[in-house]
Amino acid sequence: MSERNVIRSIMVETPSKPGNLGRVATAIGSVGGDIGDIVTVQIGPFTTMRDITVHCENEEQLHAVIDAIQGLGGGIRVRTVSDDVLRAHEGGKIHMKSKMDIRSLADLRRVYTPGVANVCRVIQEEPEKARIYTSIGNTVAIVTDGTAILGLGDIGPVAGMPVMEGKAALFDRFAGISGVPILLNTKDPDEIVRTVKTISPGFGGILLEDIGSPHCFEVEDRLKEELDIPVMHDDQHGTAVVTLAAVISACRCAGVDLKEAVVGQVGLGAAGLAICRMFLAYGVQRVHGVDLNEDAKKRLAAYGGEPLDSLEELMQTCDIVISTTGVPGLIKPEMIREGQVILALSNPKPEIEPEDALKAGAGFAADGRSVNNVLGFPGIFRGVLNAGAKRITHEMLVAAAEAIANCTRDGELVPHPLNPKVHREVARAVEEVAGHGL
Ligand SMILES: NC(=O)c1ccc[n+]([C@@H]2O[C@H](COP(=O)([O-])OP(=O)(O)OC[C@H]3O[C@@H](n4cnc5c(N)ncnc54)[C@H](O)[C@@H]3O)[C@@H](O)[C@H]2O)c1
Ligand SMILES: O=C(O)C[C@H](O)C(=O)O
Ligand SMILES: [Mg+2]
Repeated sequence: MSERNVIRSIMVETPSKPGNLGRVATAIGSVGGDIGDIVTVQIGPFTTMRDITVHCENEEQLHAVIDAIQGLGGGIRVRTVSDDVLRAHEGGKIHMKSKMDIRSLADLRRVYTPGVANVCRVIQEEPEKARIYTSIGNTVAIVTDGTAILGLGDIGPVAGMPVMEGKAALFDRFAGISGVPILLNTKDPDEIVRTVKTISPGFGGILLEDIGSPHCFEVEDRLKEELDIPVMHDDQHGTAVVTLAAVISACRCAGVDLKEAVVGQVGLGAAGLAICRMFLAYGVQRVHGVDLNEDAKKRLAAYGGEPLDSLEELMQTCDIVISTTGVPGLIKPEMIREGQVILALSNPKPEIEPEDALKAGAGFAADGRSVNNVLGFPGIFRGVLNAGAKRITHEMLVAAAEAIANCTRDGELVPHPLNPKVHREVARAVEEVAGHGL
């Protein structure tokens, strides 16, 4: 099924007689609308109100759905149309909460003054006890400068906040970690590094998110060097881990030796270059790449990859093609070779829809909704925080990728992110490798 990014709640009033809901459903389906949840809001003696969630491919289809319902007549009416996703974001998605109940004066004295002063002294005397007596060891800063928010580009840190809150929600849900969004009003690498270092005492780790290339490379390298807590740029290494996992699964399924396969990367920015580096370090012999930017191609060459001149040449040459350009529809069906693995990972829209790639002959195809770094970053940080590790190493990332691949069912490329096992297994694998290094 093609992508349905327009999701709306349509409040429909019908006369309270059997058969009317069926007529509404048929009208929606007749113009291609896809029905999600149906909630009956009110049943009266004469009329019934239902909130129907409808998924559409575009705004035109949404208008056609509304017209089709209105056109039914016989007292059937559209009352309101609202944007469910926008509504779900009202007030934001996250909230800092106290773990302690404060009901009595004794509680107050324990949580706050004067009791808290002694805890401060304990930490002053033995700073490592902050790991025991504060939340620092379980808190990760989610830092962005807003320069590469998904594939939307440089839209600024405040417009990127819904993504950062989303990452915080995922940290909580999948790893029990408190993620705190930090929005930086600067794109200057020196200032980013200085600011992150200045706030770092309050955090057990730093997740860099949606920071554009090439400055993301310098920012991450310097922070890793200068801080003694784990730092990871999610769009680089979280993505590389999940991509490697998907490709391991595809190769297992097809009985192909990954190290002998020819890999092609379209877009050599934050995600793309890290994916190439991951494959090269994993032992893949031939890794090609294309980018509009010559410097990006030079960076690939410096890591041992082979830049090519055009997308067409890459599509002709490679068995496995991964794209992270942020350009929807860049890969045309006629470019696909029979049996190719196509991972079109740009969000919110891929370079080619997986079903179009499969129709055009791809052996395996997926987009950035399923092959997504949500499968990696929560468990990776859980693992390093559990181990008290100061760095995230290549060996830990490979262990995470293999753990994800081992949780994948036959015939699929990656596990479902709602499967709690995958986050547990990633954390376990990373903690084990981290433990060896301590
Ligand atoms: N699925 C996931 O988990 C995941 C993770 C990270 C990033 N992404 C997606 O990848 C995309 C890129 O993210 P990023 O952080 O690497 O951004 P980025 O800006 O660092 O990199 C994008 C690169 O693509 C290149 N590019 C643009 N148009 C091109 C074209 N027509 N042909 C070749 N190269 C082209 C740019 O020159 C740049 O080097 C975004 O859409 C993002 O949503 C997905
Ligand atoms: O946020 C996502 O869905 C994945 C990734 O971090 C991206 O930037 O696209
Ligand atoms: Mg991102």
